[in-house]
Amino acid sequence: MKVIRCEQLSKSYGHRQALQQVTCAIDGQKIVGIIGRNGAGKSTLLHIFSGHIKATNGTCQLFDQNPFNNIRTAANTILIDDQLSFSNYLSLSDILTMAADFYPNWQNDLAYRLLQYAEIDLAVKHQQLSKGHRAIFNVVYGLVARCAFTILDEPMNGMDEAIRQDFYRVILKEYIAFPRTILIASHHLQEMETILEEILLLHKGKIITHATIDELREQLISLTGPNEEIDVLCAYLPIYARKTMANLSSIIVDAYQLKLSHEELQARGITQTALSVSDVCKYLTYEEGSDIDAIFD
Ligand SMILES: Nc1ncnc2c1ncn2[C@@H]1O[C@H](COP(=O)(O)OP(=O)(O)OP(=O)(O)O)[C@@H](O)[C@H]1O
Repeated sequence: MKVIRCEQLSKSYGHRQALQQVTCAIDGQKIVGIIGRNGAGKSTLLHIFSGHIKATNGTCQLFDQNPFNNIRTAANTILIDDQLSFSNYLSLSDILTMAADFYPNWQNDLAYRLLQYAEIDLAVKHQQLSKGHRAIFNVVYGLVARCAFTILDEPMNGMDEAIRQDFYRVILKEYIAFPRTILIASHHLQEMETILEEILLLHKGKIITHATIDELREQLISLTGPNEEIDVLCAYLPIYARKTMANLSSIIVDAYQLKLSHEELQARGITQTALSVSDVCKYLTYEEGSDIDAIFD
């Protein structure tokens, strides 16, 4: 099933280019992480996907239609972010009742059970909730609506660590109960990696990579060994980062371009270490001079 397709998508805010010629496709029911550093363009891309804003150039198709101001795609889409707001005349319980009339797949019992678990008082107004409770309410709202295209933009912001762990499980369980396409933009990649199938990595408005979690995990590798041996590798391999301490250096390289076997590396006194998916994303968006320690040197 084609869900989202975009080609040569660009978005400018005045002179600021938030997205530059983004081409990507997401098909089928899966949970995809939208990852990137601050200002990478994640929210902008998600707002274009949801039809809330219009691209400056390029095309975007959601379920084969342009989502911008499109009532048909909007009926199958929900975007949850920290800007979500409701009338101050409504209690949380009123909001749930109204949503049940609006979303055909709405799961009211589940909403009540999850909010009770989080000890959220349904008599209060949305604006009266603490930051963490508001985030919980929003995620619950976004999940129990069971829209075919569900977008969660920084859904866990403000939640404490224990409840974040709970809600990653909630997302996964809800996905299993009612498979759909879920996009999650987050800076907490390490904690949510286990529920993701794919990652779309953005950097400065461009897509750096779109790959499965397993492909990403294998993409980069860390090598540590004597300076002179590492220098030899640096001469022919693109290096993502290098740290030297006394006569030992560590480098991050593309695992697919490293033509040496484990035994050959060992013979040169070089050890290899796998990286976490989160570290791979960090190094793929690493830039020369972006070492915080350099500020203090
Ligand atoms: N309404 C706006 N007006 C002007 N510039 C904007 C607007 N929204 C976003 N931008 C700019 O577009 C760029 C991308 O912003 P965006 O919010 O999409 O990034 P992000 O990856 O979601 O960032 P973060 O992780 O910090 O939330 C940034 O440079 C931002 O300043």
